[in-house]
Amino acid sequence: MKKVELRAAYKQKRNELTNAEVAELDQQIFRELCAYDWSKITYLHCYLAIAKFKEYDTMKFIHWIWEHYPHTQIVISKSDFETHQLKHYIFDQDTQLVPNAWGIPEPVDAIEIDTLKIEAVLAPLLVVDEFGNRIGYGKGFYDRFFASCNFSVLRTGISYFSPVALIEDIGEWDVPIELVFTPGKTYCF
Ligand SMILES: Nc1nc2c(c(=O)[nH]1)N(C=O)[C@@H](CNc1ccc(C(=O)N[C@@H](CCC(=O)O)C(=O)O)cc1)CN2
Ligand SMILES: Nc1ncnc2c1ncn2[C@@H]1O[C@H](COP(=O)(O)OP(=O)(O)OP(=O)(O)O)[C@@H](O)[C@H]1O
Repeated sequence: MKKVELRAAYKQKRNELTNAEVAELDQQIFRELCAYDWSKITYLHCYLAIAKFKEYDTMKFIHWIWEHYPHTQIVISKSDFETHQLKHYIFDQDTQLVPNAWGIPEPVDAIEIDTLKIEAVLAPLLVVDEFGNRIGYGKGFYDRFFASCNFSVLRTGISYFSPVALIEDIGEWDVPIELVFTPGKTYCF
């Protein structure tokens, strides 16, 4: 299938999940995230969920990282919807968050950090294919972000759904992810 069809289908699938299903799937994803060995990562970039889109909420996992990997710094972003670029900031227990116009929580008065310092990224996505190609909301924020990262960055993502066989219309700008955490299973591409 093509990106537009998959984007529409998986937005709908996610919207149709009941609160009870989301609660169960969230627990399973959390278990997968906690089973991964993050010990070598000092700067871990995490998205913060857009609640109205029913994205997996990373906040419980971020608190878990603060507790279990105290040397790890969580990095979050502010989005520029004119250039479709992200700027990155340290997120700690004192950081104040305010939702932007698209409902994405963003830091206030945080310390900006260089993209090249980021060692691992946990990206939002709707679905991936069996090659790790991801579908997001179609503005290319994460493709631009990955293109500007250190070559050794670990690209991961979270999805409520198993990978589809193939996204037919991959662009030359698309940067695949290496790992996806899904309920009950972590896929490595
Ligand atoms: N939590 C989170 N942060 C993220 C992303 C994401 O997918 N999730 N992005 C990943 O790249 C970027 C933001 N991308 C976005 C792209 C479009 C819309 C949006 O609201 N689009 C339409 C409505 C679409 C719909 O209703 O389904 C709009 O502009 O009205 C929001 C965020 C950067 N930060
Ligand atoms: N590195 C880049 N430089 C310039 N333009 C880019 C780059 N990466 C992506 N784009 C543009 O952004 C758009 C991204 O479309 P695509 O459908 O791949 O987005 P997506 O991966 O679903 O979105 P997101 O990354 O925001 O979740 C394309 O039109 C593409 O031309």
